Amino acid sequence: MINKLVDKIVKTNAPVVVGLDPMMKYIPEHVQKEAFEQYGETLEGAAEAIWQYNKAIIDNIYDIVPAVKPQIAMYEQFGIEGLKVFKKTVDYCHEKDMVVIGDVKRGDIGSTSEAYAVAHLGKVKVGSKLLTPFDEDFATVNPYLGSDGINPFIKVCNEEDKGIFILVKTSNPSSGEFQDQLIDGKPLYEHVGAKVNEWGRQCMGDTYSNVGAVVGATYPEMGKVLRKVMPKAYILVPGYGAQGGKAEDLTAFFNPDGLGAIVNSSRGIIAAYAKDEYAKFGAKNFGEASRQAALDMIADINGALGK
Ligand SMILES: O=C(O)c1cc(=O)[nH]c(=O)n1[C@@H]1O[C@H](COP(=O)(O)O)[C@@H](O)[C@H]1O
Repeated sequence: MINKLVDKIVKTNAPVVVGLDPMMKYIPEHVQKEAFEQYGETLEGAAEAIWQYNKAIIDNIYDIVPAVKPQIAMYEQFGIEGLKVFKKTVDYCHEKDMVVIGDVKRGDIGSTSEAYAVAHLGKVKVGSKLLTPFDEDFATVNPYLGSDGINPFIKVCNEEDKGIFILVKTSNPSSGEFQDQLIDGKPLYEHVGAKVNEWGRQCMGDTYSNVGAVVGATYPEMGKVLRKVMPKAYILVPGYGAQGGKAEDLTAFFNPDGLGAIVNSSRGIIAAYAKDEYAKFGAKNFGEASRQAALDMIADINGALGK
């Protein structure tokens, strides 16, 4: 799947992923109102609002952006109805030929990780049949449990041509509490990066591995080191925009081939209409505002990369 992702990034000339994190407070009033008129102020109503919001955004970006990253928590908070819309979103993005990174941050003991891997990337056995549950192309994975938690994902990735992004150095302010702890003179995130490099060899695409890494845009110095520690890993870089990451900080995450990283923005794109910069679109045209914000982000990053 990394081959498809790289191919789409090259074709669109956009090392960018749009995070589909549909928080209710960002869904325009008129979308919420229509959904509630139909389904009431219920979990179904919330799910319908999320669906209409996502669909308009996807329709406006699918031809300029290679990938989306739906964050499952934003759906899960609405229970089963939310999860149904998560799946509907994954399927709709596939119809539009977008790569889908399921931001599910899973990882557990081996047998449990196997079930997570099957749920999000693989097929589940039901009687004599093999059925496809969520069907994302990539999933984000937490490495805290070590190889036992990762190996089942690698197995499914190899069977199904899928991929994972392993948390290495996260973008949040307290990520250093554990991740920066020195072990044998090196921070923990470097040890994890070295393991990502090792795990990645078991799951190679043509140039890059199907085992990628997550490194926050908010820590560019660490990104520079990690880029060298795991040269074949694609780096998913969240933290641009709303969390303060700037385009000029992002060059450290790319390889000399101009590839190797894909930068995420969620709120910065999906809630663009609420920003002064894009206010001229108005809440009714939130999808068009998202398209413009995505175009601006692509130009900003390509500008910093000298492309
Ligand atoms: O795995 C992630 O995507 C992730 C890792 C990380 O270190 N930091 C981080 O912000 N994320 C996710 O990236 C998205 C960032 O959203 P915005 O800050 O709105 O662009 C959210 O879905 C986070 O859950």
